[in-house]
Amino acid sequence: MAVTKLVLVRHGESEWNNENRFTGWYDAELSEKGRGEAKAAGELLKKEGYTFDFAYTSVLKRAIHTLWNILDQVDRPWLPVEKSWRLNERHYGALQGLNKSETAAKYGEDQVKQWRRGFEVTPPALDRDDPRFPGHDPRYANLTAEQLPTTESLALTIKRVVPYWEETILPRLKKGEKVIIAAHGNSLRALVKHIDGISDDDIIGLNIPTGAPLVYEFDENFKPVKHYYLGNAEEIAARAAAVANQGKGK
Ligand SMILES: O=C(O)[C@@H](CO)OP(=O)(O)O
Repeated sequence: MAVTKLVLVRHGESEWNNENRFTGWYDAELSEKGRGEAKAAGELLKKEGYTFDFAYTSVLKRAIHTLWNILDQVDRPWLPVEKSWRLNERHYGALQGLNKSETAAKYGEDQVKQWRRGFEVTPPALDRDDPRFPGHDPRYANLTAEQLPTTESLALTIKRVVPYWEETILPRLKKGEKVIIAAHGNSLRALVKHIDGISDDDIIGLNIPTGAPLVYEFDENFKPVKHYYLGNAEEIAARAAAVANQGKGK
C-alpha cells in the first residue's frame, strides 16, 4: 500500500509565547529557546530520514524562521517555499498583545478558555483604525476587505485554511511530492480538525506544542490512516499540557 507522509510543525517558542501574550497576527520573532526547538525539529527529521520536495508556511516570521532552521538541518535550504496568509495564526483581535494570565485574572479563566478554544467564539474585534488591523500592513495589500480580519474564531480560521489545503497543498501531495508545513497552533488545529474530521466539541481539547514534528500518513485514497509526533512522547505531552495551561490566572 502506497503511503503518503505529510509533516506539520508548529513554530518554535516565540518571544511573545515566552511572555505569555496573545499573539495572533503580531509578527513575533522566535525566542532563543524557539530557535533551539526549530533546530532540534530539523535534526530529528534528518535523523529519521525525512526529505522534502516542497514547503509551505505563513507570512509570519516565527513560522518562516522555524522552516529555515529545519531546511538547514535537513540540508534543503534551496527548497521551493510558498508563503500564504491563509496559514497564519488565527487573528486574536483586541486581545493581541495582552498577557494571557493577567487576562484570566481580570475576566476569569472560563472566559479566557472560551476566547482561546471555544470553536465559534471570536475574541473582541479590533477597530479598523487600530494599528494592529492587518489592513495597515503591506504584506496583506492583496487581501479583499472581507478577507482582512478584525478577529477570528477557530471556525473562521478553518474557512481560510481548508480551501488552501484543498486547492493548493493536497494536489501537490497527490502528485507524489513530499511536503512540510510550518505554521501555527491554531492554523494547524484548523487543518487537523479537517483532515481527521474532529468534532467541534473535541477540538477544544487539542493543543499543539511548539517545534514538535507531527507526521500524518495517508493511504492511496488520501484518507488519513495515522498520525504521530516525532520525539519523546512524554515530553511532547507535557509541552501540549503547558500550552493548555497558558490561560490560567496567576
Ligand atoms: O497567542 C496565540 O496566537 C496562540 C498561539 O501562541 O495562542 P493560544 O494557544 O492561546 O491560542
